[in-house]
Amino acid sequence: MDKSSKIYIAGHRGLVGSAIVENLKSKGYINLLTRTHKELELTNQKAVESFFETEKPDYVILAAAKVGGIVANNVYRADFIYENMMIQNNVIHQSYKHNVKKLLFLGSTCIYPKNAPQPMKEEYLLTDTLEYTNEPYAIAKIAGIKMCESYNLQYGTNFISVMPTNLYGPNDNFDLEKSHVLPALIRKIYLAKLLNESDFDTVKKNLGVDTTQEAIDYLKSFGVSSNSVEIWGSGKPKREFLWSKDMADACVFIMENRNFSDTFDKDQKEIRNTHINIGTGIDISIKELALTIKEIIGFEGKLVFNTEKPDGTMKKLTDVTKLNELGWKHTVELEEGIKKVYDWYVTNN
Ligand SMILES: NC(=O)C1=CN([C@@H]2O[C@H](COP(=O)(O)OP(=O)(O)OC[C@H]3O[C@@H](n4cnc5c(N)ncnc54)[C@H](OP(=O)(O)O)[C@@H]3O)[C@@H](O)[C@H]2O)C=CC1
Ligand SMILES: C[C@H]1O[C@H](OP(=O)(O)OP(=O)(O)OC[C@H]2O[C@@H](n3cnc4c(=O)[nH]c(N)nc43)[C@H](O)[C@@H]2O)[C@@H](O)[C@@H](O)C1=O
Repeated sequence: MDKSSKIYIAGHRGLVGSAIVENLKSKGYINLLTRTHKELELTNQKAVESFFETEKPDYVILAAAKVGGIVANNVYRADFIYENMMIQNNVIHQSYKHNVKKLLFLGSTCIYPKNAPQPMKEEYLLTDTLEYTNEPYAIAKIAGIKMCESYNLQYGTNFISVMPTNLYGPNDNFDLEKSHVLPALIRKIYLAKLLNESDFDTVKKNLGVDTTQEAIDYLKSFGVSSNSVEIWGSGKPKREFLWSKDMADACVFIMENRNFSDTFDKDQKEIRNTHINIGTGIDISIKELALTIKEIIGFEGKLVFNTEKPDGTMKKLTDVTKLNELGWKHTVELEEGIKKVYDWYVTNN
């Protein structure tokens, strides 16, 4: 990529997209193309076609998707499969039609089987049954990988897929129902601490409600009170977390250094599993995560585990050998990242 190449970052206001824009700017890329969801509905085939026809980007980073935590994935199953398939079909196909030089597709490590051997290597894709709670989302992401591979093989495009582990950082979604575990626990534990300190004005402002009773009732429905916080599931599942700015750096590194033709052996007859895992290779249980967040925030109440809520996959640790061998490694460890994102959250809410 030249510094003046026209690079379209789809989803530039999201957790990952915003970090990618910042990373590209810091490296001197000056011709970044962005559209908000309101300006360009990526599920709309005609709108996406007309955008590519007019703008003709040189490179595309596809960080727009319907994204959410375990409960959102499990409840809004149709939306997750439909919107993700439509977004990626439209963007990948128009990138082919308009001669985009390279595209980066962002998948997720939930593409791997529920009981995959650990750590999970790229070649474990499609070897067994998926985790039920996010099966529709995972199927959409698998279709995206296969779409990139198929266009590359049939049409000679240069579309690369990366499979990130669970991500966190500034501009994340902190919704108590729909978000991922790390932002949800930061917000729940922070609000419990404020309740404990009787700082009701900050609680009301955070929740956008008028009365203290409304705030208390609302938080109670999520198991948050002045002396306890509900954690979904048993606390036993393990997750691996990557700082969003490290994720962005890995994406730009791959855009700068990797082509589809580097991802398979020339003598290979059946070309598959060309995607690349992105993670730290380190995981932690949800209980340990909650205790770390509690310690950082300084909340002294109890953690209550609600086993009526799903655990999801018990373990999904990525094997990052491929990525490390390319010369990239994460830089921000979890505790440091939690402190940064907690500071960001308090400053911005
Ligand atoms: N967060 C995580 O832990 C993980 C994320 N990923 C993947 O990384 C990528 C980025 O995720 P993340 O940054 O967390 O997601 P976010 O939800 O933070 O951001 C998604 C972005 O996509 C845009 N968007 C969503 N739907 C549409 C649509 N129909 N048309 C146009 N724009 C749309 C949103 O635009 P707007 O802001 O304007 O509404 C938003 O900017 C996704 O592919 C996701 O699947 C993979 C593994 C883990
Ligand atoms: C990135 C990944 O994200 C999703 O998968 P997930 O890793 O299971 O997602 P999660 O972050 O929501 O939960 C992780 C664990 O944490 C537990 N947990 C405790 N307490 C809260 C809580 O308060 N909120 C949430 N969300 N989870 C909680 C929760 O019960 C689970 O055991 C995929 O659907 C898919 O989108 C995907 O690819």
